[in-house]
Amino acid sequence: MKKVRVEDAVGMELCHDITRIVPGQFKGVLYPRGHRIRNEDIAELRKAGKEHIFVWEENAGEIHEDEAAVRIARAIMGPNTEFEQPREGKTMLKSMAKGLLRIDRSLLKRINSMENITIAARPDYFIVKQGDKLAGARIIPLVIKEKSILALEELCRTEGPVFEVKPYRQLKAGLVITGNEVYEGLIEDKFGPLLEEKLADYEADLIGKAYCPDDTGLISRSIKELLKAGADLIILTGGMSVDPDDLTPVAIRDSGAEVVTYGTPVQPGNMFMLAYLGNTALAGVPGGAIFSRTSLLDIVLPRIFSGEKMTREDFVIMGEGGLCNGCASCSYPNCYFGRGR
Ligand SMILES: Nc1nc2c(c(=O)[nH]1)N[C@H]1C(S)=C(S)[C@@H](COP(=O)(O)OP(=O)(O)OC[C@H]3O[C@@H](n4cnc5c(N)ncnc54)[C@H](O)[C@@H]3O)O[C@H]1N2
Ligand code: MOO
Repeated sequence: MKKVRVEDAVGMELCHDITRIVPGQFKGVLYPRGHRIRNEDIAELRKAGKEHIFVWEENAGEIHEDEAAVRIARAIMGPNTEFEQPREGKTMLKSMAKGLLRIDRSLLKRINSMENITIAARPDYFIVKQGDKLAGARIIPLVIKEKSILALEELCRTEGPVFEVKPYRQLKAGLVITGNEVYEGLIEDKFGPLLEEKLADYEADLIGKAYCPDDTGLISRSIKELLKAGADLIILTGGMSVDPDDLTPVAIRDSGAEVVTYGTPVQPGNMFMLAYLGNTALAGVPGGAIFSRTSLLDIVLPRIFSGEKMTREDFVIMGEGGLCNGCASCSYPNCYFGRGR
């Protein structure tokens, strides 16, 4: 690498993208890598704070930031991810599907511990759409020893990838809305429409919706019917807390399902129950979910639809970040809710 004053650099080629930042207005490439400097560029470069530029000189065993960023992206990317060509030395990994981002967090930590290599990512379990950013990879200097990149590539070959998007599967879902007050028409059902809207977002196949009074036998019968119809997911609402008429957890247990958790360190969602009967997930959703736009259900549904089998540990670690802030304008998943680890 040779350092040359900008005034003396006319006719020479830039060996990296030059960035201009105007606060509140612009951040991007002023001149791209490969641009041949003209007389009229000198003033612009000076305005961007550049007194000198680097002119590329090949050094054995070193590689350029753009090439390094591409090689890092190739090494860390897994199923349903792609990357964009580098800009300003950075490659951006993007999602090719709607689904759940999964990260090998210990591998990411090991890579970020390597000198001069950085990967900034969205958090594990982040809900993404096709085209969403997942992670930006870049080296810190303009060049890096190729052996560092070779070490990273070897690590990912044996233990990678770091990033994967698990697309939502099309599941058969059934609803069991419990509560005498709803069954007898004393109040209008608010759970059914809310859940139908949420399930539509996952393109679920809604195979049945039953209304049940507070009667364990009738709730159990509805569960059996939905199982017989091939439900992958059964959502039961209401009757999840401490009143004598709260019978939904009993009916879920009576079905023979294995309970993963009853009670979670998440609010709203404290009285939530998750159980599995074979591969069918049974979710008991407490009344709080009809009041709050976002609740534990919005953390659990993406995991179920992406094929994750949840464990008690998954819920136990949700306590930190488990208290929804109840913002007037909800920006979930762009917040801390559900990020416990
Ligand atoms: N003393 C305690 N009180 C409460 C506890 C507790 O642990 N100790 N837990 C609280 C939590 S957390 C929740 S959430 C709520 C509700 O739990 P449930 O699932 O048992 O809800 P219900 O009692 O069945 O109903 C509560 C409320 O919501 C209305 N509701 C229910 N389903 C529907 C529906 N489909 N459409 C419209 N409205 C519905 C119901 O009529 C009640 O007004 O308990 C806390 N309290
Ligand atoms: O189970 Mo409740 O949903 O925490 O409000």
